[in-house]
Amino acid sequence: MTEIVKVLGLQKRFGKFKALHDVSFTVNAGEVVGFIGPNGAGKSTTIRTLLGIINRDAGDAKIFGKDVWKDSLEIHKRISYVPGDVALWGSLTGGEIIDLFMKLHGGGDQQKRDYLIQRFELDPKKKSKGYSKGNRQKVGLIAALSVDSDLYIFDEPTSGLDPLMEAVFQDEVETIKHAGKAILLSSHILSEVERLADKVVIIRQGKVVEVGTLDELRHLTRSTVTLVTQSNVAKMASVNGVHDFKQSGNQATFSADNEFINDILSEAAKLGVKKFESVPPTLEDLFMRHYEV
Ligand SMILES: Nc1ncnc2c1ncn2[C@@H]1O[C@H](COP(=O)(O)OP(=O)(O)OP(=O)(O)O)[C@@H](O)[C@H]1O
Repeated sequence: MTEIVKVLGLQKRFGKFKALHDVSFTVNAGEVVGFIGPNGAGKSTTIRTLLGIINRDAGDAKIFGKDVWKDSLEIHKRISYVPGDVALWGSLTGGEIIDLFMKLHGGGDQQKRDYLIQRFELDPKKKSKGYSKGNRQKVGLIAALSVDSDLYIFDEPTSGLDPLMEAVFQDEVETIKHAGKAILLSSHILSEVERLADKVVIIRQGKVVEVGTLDELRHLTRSTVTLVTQSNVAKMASVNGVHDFKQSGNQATFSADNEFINDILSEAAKLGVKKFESVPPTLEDLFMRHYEV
């Protein structure tokens, strides 16, 4: 596995305020890493550090094995970045801006550009000052996806896009992922992260609190079980690993610890199972686990 981004113990202070306490994660080639956390958690500060816009106070941050601060010019030749609020030159058309971005990056694929303009349904002839927020995002996304980068950094890339266009973005991310590119995706749209991310990094108050695949993270949280049995289901309430037990007739719903699922199943079997449905936690459930007060 080729390590594209490696961040270790990143720290950043703005005056007296410490925005990053301890941020560590990696992004490998062919991998989408979802970077999630509430407002002010430090996502953009981490990304701006990776882009060499601000320098860290401590820790290590490398892209392609090079230092993000010292070697930023070299690194930039091989990365695409789309912020959550793409700023454009108002007097240029969307098409001209896409071409300019592509030239600045050293070329790009004209066919891909035209294809993406069509897929994102952008009118490239309109002056960008007339574009809505969503259309400005499309310009940034089309430019970023039309050039051949090894790392794509997206910071809230779909803010302002409608669900259809969000789906187009997600398809395109899957395409570049399968082409072996590395993708760091910061997003508040957890369903988007859930669909795309191989690995999730959860940040809170400048510290990474969880890193892992969705399956690994799911394992930490209880599943929701609906059970219908032939005999009285009430006995299930006292089985190890069963929580929040609710009964209605012979149907029970409860949350179940994953490590006890075997015991739960065998106890349920003794009562004659008519229905057993287990729903794993969504990314939103996992996320809320860290933020519920
Ligand atoms: N230049 C700066 N000067 C002072 N404080 C800053 C600066 N940039 C960021 N911060 C602070 O650092 C913290 C982290 O901000 P950051 O923008 O990284 O959060 P975020 O996770 O991207 O949040 P959001 O989801 O709202 O974009 C915030 O408390 C923010 O106010």
